Amino acid sequence: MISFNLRGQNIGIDLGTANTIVFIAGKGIAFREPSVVAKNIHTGEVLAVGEEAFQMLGRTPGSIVASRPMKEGVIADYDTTVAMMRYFIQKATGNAFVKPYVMVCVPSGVTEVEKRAVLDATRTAGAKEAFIIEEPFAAAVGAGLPVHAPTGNMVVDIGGGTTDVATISLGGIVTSRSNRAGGDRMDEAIIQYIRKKYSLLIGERTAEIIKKEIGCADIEKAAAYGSMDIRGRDMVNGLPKTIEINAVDVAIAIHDVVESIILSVREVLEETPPEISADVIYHGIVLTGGGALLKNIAEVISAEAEVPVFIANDPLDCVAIGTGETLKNINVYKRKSFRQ
Ligand SMILES: Nc1ncnc2c1ncn2[C@@H]1O[C@H](COP(=O)(O)OP(=O)(O)OP(=O)(O)O)[C@@H](O)[C@H]1O
Repeated sequence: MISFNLRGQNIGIDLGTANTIVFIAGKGIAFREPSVVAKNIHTGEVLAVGEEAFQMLGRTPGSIVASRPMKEGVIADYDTTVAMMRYFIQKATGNAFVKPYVMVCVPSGVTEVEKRAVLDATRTAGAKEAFIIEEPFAAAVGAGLPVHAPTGNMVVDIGGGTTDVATISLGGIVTSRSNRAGGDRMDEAIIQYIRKKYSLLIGERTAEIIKKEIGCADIEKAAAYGSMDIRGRDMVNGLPKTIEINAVDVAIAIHDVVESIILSVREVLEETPPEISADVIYHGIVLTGGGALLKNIAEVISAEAEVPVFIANDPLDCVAIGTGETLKNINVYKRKSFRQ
């Protein structure tokens, strides 16, 4: 069985708050699906996982609940996470009886208890053995940074649940911060802002669409991104209503979250040994994760940190690609430090 695993049934899972990406060794990214599970609230039966469950978010009848079992990068609902991982592992192996070795990413700041929960959930979901890699390290590998070289690299991975900031050198993380300010906090901020300013209730999915379409990290530059029509429920009369929202409003709404991300970058830079800081000033910071696609985020971080900032190619895939690269050395991890 082990030799079978070594020939290609090693799986890397970027278990994200918003999306899960599954990487199969030797094949590459196999699929990506939203990290959502729909359950019958009376029986606990899992009705749908991934894309199918995502379509149900905010639209379920009383007997069904569609929810995200991961919050802020860690497991918020253990049993539902196990159900979700079982679905992903079986989809990857194509067979409920094959037990693969699984490498899973966690944010850099998680506690031992949170790590243990991820490992236990992965084994319970069908892994022969589970290993953990820290997200910013995987992101840096996936972004193509020379993580094993004796030179400082800095990566800022802005995900749904967390923003992970780290400097890396000689194959290890030197300084890091995991901030629970990411894309989800921006969505929540947009919901609150629109509720207060326009007395309109909108759902999480609408908020995310607004952020992706006209969200901008810089209030001064936001006017260039125009406006869009959004639909929600009028809080005054309870009826459906359409309003136009402009990009300046959205930039104001998410401003505090952007500031919090910048603060984490500054804190990590302040703690970084001078030789590595010098490398970062020279090579710049690389942004990964879906939040790297927020308009003007690279410019804003660059202006505040006084360091060049670049967006990785395929920022949404970096963590999964980096995890996949790590799978090539899974035999080393089986013997060494990443095994928990
Ligand atoms: N064009 C865009 N502009 C702004 N945000 C975006 C864009 N595209 C995706 N996002 C946001 O990126 C986040 C998802 O990124 P990613 O898939 O890297 O996170 P994750 O791995 O699920 O989360 P985490 O790493 O925190 O567990 C979501 O909040 C999503 O709304």
